[in-house]
Amino acid sequence: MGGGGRGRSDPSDANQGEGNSQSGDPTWQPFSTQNPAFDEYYKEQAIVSPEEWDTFIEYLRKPLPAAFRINSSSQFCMDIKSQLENDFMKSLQSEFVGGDEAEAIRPLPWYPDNLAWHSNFSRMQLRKNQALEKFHEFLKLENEIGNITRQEAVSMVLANDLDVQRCNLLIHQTKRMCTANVVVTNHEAQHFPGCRLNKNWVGASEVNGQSEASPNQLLFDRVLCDVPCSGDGTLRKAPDIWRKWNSGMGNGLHGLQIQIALRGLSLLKVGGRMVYSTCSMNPIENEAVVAEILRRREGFVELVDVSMELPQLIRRPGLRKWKVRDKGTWVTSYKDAEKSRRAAVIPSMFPCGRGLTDPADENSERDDLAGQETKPEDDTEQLENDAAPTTDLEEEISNLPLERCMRIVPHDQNGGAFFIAVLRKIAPFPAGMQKPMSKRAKPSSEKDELPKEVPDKASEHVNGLGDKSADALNEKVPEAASDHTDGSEAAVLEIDSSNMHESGDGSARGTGVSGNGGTDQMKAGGKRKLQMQGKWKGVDPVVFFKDEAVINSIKTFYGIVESFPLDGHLVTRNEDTNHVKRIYFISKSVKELLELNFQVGQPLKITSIGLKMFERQSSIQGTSAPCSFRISSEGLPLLLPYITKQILRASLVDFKHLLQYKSIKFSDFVDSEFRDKASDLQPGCCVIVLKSAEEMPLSGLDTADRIAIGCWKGKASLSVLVTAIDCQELMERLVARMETGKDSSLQETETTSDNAIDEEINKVEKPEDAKTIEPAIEG
Ligand SMILES: C[S@@+](CC[C@H](N)C(=O)[O-])C[C@H]1O[C@@H](n2cnc3c(N)ncnc32)[C@H](O)[C@@H]1O
Repeated sequence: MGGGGRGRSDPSDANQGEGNSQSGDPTWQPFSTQNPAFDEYYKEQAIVSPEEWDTFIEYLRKPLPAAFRINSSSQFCMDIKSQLENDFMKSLQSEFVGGDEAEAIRPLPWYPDNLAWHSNFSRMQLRKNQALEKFHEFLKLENEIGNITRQEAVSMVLANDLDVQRCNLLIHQTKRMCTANVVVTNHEAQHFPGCRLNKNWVGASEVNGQSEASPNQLLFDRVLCDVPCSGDGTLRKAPDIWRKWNSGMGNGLHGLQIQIALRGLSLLKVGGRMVYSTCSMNPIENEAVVAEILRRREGFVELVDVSMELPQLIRRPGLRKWKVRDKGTWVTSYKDAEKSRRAAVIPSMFPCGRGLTDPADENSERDDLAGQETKPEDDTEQLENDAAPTTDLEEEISNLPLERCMRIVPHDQNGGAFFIAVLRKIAPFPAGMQKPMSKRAKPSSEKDELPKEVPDKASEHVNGLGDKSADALNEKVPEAASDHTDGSEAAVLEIDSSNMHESGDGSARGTGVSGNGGTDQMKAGGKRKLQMQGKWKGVDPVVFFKDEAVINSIKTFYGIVESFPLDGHLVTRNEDTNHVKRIYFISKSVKELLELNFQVGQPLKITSIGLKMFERQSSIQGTSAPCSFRISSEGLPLLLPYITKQILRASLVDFKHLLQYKSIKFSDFVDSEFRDKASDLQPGCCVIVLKSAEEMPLSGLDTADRIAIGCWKGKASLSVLVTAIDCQELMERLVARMETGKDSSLQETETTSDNAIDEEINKVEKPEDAKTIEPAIEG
């Protein structure tokens, strides 16, 4: 139904891709969802059987249904699941004419605990069909709050990213998890720093006489290489790829994909697993890459058979034979490639990975490819046998167990296409294999593999590559940062406001220059800025926050119990402790990583670390409070069980009024005991917890009981320190719990005087800007 009227929604209505609708523009032309080169390529590669071809193409042309995942760390996880199971599943069914699909929405069978959902409505249908409005509003709000993540069903995974904006997105997503155990970095994955300590180094903990071993190398238990790819598995949500697609896109990325995968394996612990994944269907970006890394790391790495895992996820085995398309012709073997094309078509693209006759040449080609020392190949004899060029086009078949890879195509479960291989490191790599490729050496993907005729148009749409160089991306950071210097909570740019340039008064940006400076002064400011930024352009270095006076004032003010490890776990971006605006809490393992990073000269470009826990109260009135740091909304869930002062329980009616009106005079609270306790709090930040059925001690709060908000205690009133949207969400959840009778105490505490107090409260002046979390603090 794409059109906007009320009516039942049939997925087959929207047979043009997502984004493929008119939206009132008379000049608009639908995207073509055809590309003869695409058809020819994939028919020949036989990624689906000939009988399946029509279904495959039919699904590729349909818009992608919306899928989303419930954030298991959300305090409302169970409420949301129950709303989906008991409310939306039924109400949406009456709006749905399903074609092949029986259900309007359903939990993904392969994902645990009904936490991931598939809807049979495309994003366009959700936007346009009024009957779906309630569900659409629900998805939008819960996504914004962070209770759900709208995501393609096949991509529920995390990684480092070269693109700063993608890093921002990662930070936004991970922030919702409220964990102190996350670091986001911004590196070319193929050059990701190893952070290896000199063998003779004596760890800090040993110097301190502690027995704990410090890590002396950055190695991971699990690595995910979700690599840049041609992205033709996302055709359903990005139909413009139909027009841009050509076989050179995959060929051009093959070399970089190998480099990234090899680097990932170097950073993996022995026994650890690495997932190599793409959202492309192309064997050159998939099986050919996996085959090459197995050849290069033979004896050190194995391909894991995961065919028994997630049995409800419909998938098909990886291919063992495929062909290479170059300049409009099929090449079945490297030796058949035209001589002039041997820079663009390389041996690793073919199933057997064989080069020409001379093993020395072969090895030098491979060295170039990944810039790493290679294991000597043991196929000399075979290579010599292959010396004579063949005239007939013999098919190459890989002898590697590539059927252990998994390929998902769109009609498997009405989703996108994806490729996954799981690799296990079985032995440590010799020293030569550990090094990342030298940055000075021209990457092989530029030097060797990128076919010259790959049109600009093609590289534009390479998933995650585009035409952005690292420097170009880095240049954008300060610009984005300046958008969010006001402390607002616009989440997507969190990285920019909080992690870049914690340089106190902002003058380093040249924004606060006054007096006799003019242009020269600004230039000088600019210079100073570069010096202050440390080695990574646009990102201030992370430093441990060790100011004992400040830490003690925080501990004392909030009565934080000693068992909560603040000491040594706090970091900032500003060495000048007087101007620190935000203090982040880091977990033990992140702390170890950071210590290692310092030991090895800070090679990591860290764009986000840990959990924002404290923020300097910036308003003038705020500085008169005994503690100049408030607890951030993100940090509150973690800290809550450890706070013993400045914390009060409010009845439902008072809690609701706070959410509703944002600022309440003490005299207007319904509960007289709460009124007295609130006015007795010290001025400054405080925490208000909703009273629950069982009056547990605050230190015993569990996740389900953590309905708490940060507030500001002023002279005569309490004001919330929560965004308007979070207030709205909390209100709605509380109302829903009351309606379903899930929490009986909520109904009991509701008083008959509610209407009366509402009238009273309406007289209270409401804060002007409900969007900001800076409170309307009175003096
Ligand atoms: C398929 S996407 C990964 C998406 C990721 N799993 C997520 O959920 O955000 C590939 C990503 O690789 C990034 N990229 C491109 N070239 C890179 C490189 N050389 N090193 C690291 N990341 C790179 C792109 O910016 C893009 O976000």
